[in-house]
Amino acid sequence: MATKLEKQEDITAFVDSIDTFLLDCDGVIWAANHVFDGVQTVLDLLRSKGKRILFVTNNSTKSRKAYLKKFQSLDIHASADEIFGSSYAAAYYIANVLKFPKAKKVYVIGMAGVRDELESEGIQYVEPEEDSKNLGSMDEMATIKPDPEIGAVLLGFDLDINYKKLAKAFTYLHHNKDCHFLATNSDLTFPAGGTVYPGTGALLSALTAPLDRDPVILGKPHQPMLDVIIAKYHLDKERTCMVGDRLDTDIEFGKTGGLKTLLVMTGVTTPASLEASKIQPDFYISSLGHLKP
Ligand SMILES: O=C(O)[C@H](O)[C@H](O)COP(=O)(O)O
Ligand SMILES: [Mg+2]
Repeated sequence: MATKLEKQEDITAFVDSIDTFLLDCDGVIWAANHVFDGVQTVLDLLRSKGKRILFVTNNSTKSRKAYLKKFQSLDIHASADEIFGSSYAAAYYIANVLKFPKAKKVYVIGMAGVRDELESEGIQYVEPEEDSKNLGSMDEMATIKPDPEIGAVLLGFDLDINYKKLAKAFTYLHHNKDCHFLATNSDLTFPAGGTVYPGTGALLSALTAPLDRDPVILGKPHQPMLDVIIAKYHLDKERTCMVGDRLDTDIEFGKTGGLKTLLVMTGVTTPASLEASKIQPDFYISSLGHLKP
């Protein structure tokens, strides 16, 4: 069972035992553009005690550059190389692991974050405005055909997801087993406005349900992102803590990776879902704003 961090001496002892905090964003730092109470103060306090802070988010809607702007606009101190998003993880994987051929294109269901990161890795993708042309009826939909130019389908969060995009992605994957099937993350819910909405995993299920194949998922709880972070910063896993609001992504990510784990209750996990879950963090706390050493 997880230990609740409540008493001042327990919080201080916990903070003293950690050198690096990997912080999830949605549900930990903010919900949309609302920063949770006390977060800026705690981050400044942790930095003043010499702690390293890295932001590790499954939210693919922004590139690292766009996240940096968001942090600045919300008065949260951050630098570009402290930000690891699933859009960057996906672009990095396509470029460096798949060694994606220059002549091929990625078919993207997703937002600017994914496209910007693909661009920074020199990967070609299908422009979104090419998508909906002449697809107003089912007869026109039947003009969607397999396309040998498409070497991968990448799905991330997309506010403008629609049947036409799904039909294209499905067609490329269904008819060409060599076309890579990738997703930035698989969170089933997305926290905002004090409640949750369908997340990227919910959108992904519209493809996985009719297809007989599974995607490679780049974000938490999958380990490639952690491998990159550990290698880049030479982190001591024993003194690194993953802080998140979600058990099946953040906490699972930290536990699989051999890190300490801290759950906050400002996102998708409720006291009842924590009690019912097989995945238990080492510690939990009501909010990051309460982690004042
Ligand atoms: O559906 C999603 O993509 C996720 O709910 C969301 O964006 C996760 O972001 P994180 O909590 O990892 O910052
Ligand atoms: Mg979260």
